[in-house]
Amino acid sequence: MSNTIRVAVAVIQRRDRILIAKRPQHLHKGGFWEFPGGKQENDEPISQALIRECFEELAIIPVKFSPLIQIEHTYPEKSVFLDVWTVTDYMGVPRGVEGQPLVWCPVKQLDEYQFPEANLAIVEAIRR
Ligand SMILES: Nc1nc2c([nH]c(=O)n2[C@H]2C[C@H](O)[C@@H](COP(=O)(O)OP(=O)(O)OP(=O)(O)O)O2)c(=O)[nH]1
Ligand SMILES: [Mg+2]
Repeated sequence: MSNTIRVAVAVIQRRDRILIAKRPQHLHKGGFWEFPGGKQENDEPISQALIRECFEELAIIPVKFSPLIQIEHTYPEKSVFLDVWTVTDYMGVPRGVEGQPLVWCPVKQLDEYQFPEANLAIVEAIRR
């Protein structure tokens, strides 16, 4: 699909908790919780997109990360290809640079938050 958006997504893990963020209301899927991340830029390696988005949104720099899962999903408005990475080490202290609320959510409690549809498979992958 030509107009599929490629997105780098960070599942940032500390012990049994995952860092989730609330998407700003004005964006696609605004108000839903998400794993931090964003669109890959032209000619940008996906790992670079992951690092850049973590820095832009959380002011941290991932240093240890590995691929978790890739998901293609079509919403009524657009199609996305989520390239999801587990981040197990990073420099800095995460903060919501864009004012977005952050929660360190225990893996067991991820169901209590409302995520975009495509994220169901991510939550399953985290639990495997
Ligand atoms: N970051 C993120 N995006 C997700 C998740 N699940 C999901 O369906 N998406 C979708 C929503 C958006 O359509 C797209 C990500 O785009 P984005 O709005 O975060 O991109 P960006 O950070 O580059 O934002 P911008 O520069 O365009 O404002 O992927 C998720 O867990 N995290
Ligand atoms: Mg984003």
